Amino acid sequence: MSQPEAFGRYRVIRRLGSGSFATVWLAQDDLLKYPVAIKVLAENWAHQMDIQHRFLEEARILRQTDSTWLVAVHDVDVLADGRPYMVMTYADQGSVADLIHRGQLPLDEALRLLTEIGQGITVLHGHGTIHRDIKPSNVLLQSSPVGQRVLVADLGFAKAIDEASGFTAAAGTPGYMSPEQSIPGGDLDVRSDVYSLGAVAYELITGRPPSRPPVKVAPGRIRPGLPPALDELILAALSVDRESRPADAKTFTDRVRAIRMAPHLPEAVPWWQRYRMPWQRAGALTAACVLMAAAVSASLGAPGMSLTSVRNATQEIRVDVPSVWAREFHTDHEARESVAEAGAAPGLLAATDTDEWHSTDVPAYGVYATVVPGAPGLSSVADTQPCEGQPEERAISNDDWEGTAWEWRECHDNGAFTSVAVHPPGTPKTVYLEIRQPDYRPDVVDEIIDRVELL
Ligand SMILES: Nc1ncnc2c1ncn2[C@@H]1O[C@H](COP(=O)(O)OP(=O)(O)OP(=O)(O)O)[C@@H](O)[C@H]1O
Repeated sequence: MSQPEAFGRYRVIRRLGSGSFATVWLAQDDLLKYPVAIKVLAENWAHQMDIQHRFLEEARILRQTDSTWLVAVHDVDVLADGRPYMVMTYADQGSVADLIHRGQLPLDEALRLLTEIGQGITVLHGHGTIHRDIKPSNVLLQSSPVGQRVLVADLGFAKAIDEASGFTAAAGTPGYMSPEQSIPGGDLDVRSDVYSLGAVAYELITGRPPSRPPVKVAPGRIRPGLPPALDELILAALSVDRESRPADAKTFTDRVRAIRMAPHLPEAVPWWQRYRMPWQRAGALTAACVLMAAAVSASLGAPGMSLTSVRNATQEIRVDVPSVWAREFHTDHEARESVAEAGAAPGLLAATDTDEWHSTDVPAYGVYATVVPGAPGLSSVADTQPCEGQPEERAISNDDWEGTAWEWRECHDNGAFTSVAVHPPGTPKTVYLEIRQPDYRPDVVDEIIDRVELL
């Protein structure tokens, strides 16, 4: 196929590859000075209405879900010859399939990728869509100035959950698709994707896809020393009987996350690095316009643990957050209800998962900071009830701050939660902080408090 010069305002650079229905090109948006990937429906399919409909449906789902974990579609258009095309985020680091072919992944890295893929599929399920073709080559990788992120792609077979319960044509990729997907007319639900997640998990961990169902060889037999819970989870996801699989992508992903966070993960990296996000999301980059975020070299809690300094102009506060947790930023995150009632303005949040920050049922690690004007009683500012049980109360007193910390060493099995209310001696301004960490480390809490600055 000859290389076109441009699609609309996008100047074509080179062909990235072709699939069964489309060719994907790398192009440059000269206006925004940014590379994009452009997927153009193949000529022989362009006039088939059902294929054209499916192509546009893929673009619509990706546009509507607009998720960090899924390839984003920025635009669609139609060429003069009737071929539709979609303009997507360019994934410049190949696919998870390429990564697997390069050699065995460290277990923690495999579980990180799996968690992120699971989060992408969870978004799709929340949107009412079944992917139906999850496999390593459909999970792309994009670099950012600070690392790499997963983008679930290729929704060419995706189907609305409502429609999938009726007659469904056989579709998917052998080795990754669930047994029910290979039966024409089989009715599908989100558990078909759970099967494929199990197959991707198997390959990420062992380097090879599972056998045809029923899968009998546990990943731990190929890669000895895996946590038994991981073997159990993957074999459960690959069950022929879908009743035995985790109920949906979220259930599967939560279990992967719990395994990854368990204290004795083989080949474990230090506790604070286990949550290392080797990239920061696009959101973090956007937020950089509003926040001054800079890496600070410091040995906090553990040698080599670096900090990211975040500053919120409106809140007039600066906080240093372990870089491993400073994955997403918000400058105006609503305070917890009881804290807002005490007069706290929306605050600064830098965490692994900002959406789930207020839910202590979900693991999220990072720091929340806000300011309460005046000098209200400290216990009325702090949230002293986010977790079950009585917190340990301890006084904070140093040259810059005095106040109290309320600490739960284990909050709903999701790590430690610390609620802090402090003020600079003699100043009628209270700083309220929440610090969530995977393990209880009072030294890390103290360092974070020490480094807070009112600007
Ligand atoms: N957003 C993107 N950024 C970079 N490369 C991409 C992007 N989307 C697709 N590609 C690459 O383009 C090629 C074709 O992708 P496409 O989705 O059309 O088909 P496929 O997944 O390879 O095959 P099939 O659709 O038959 O399963 C693949 O090599 C894919 O990795």
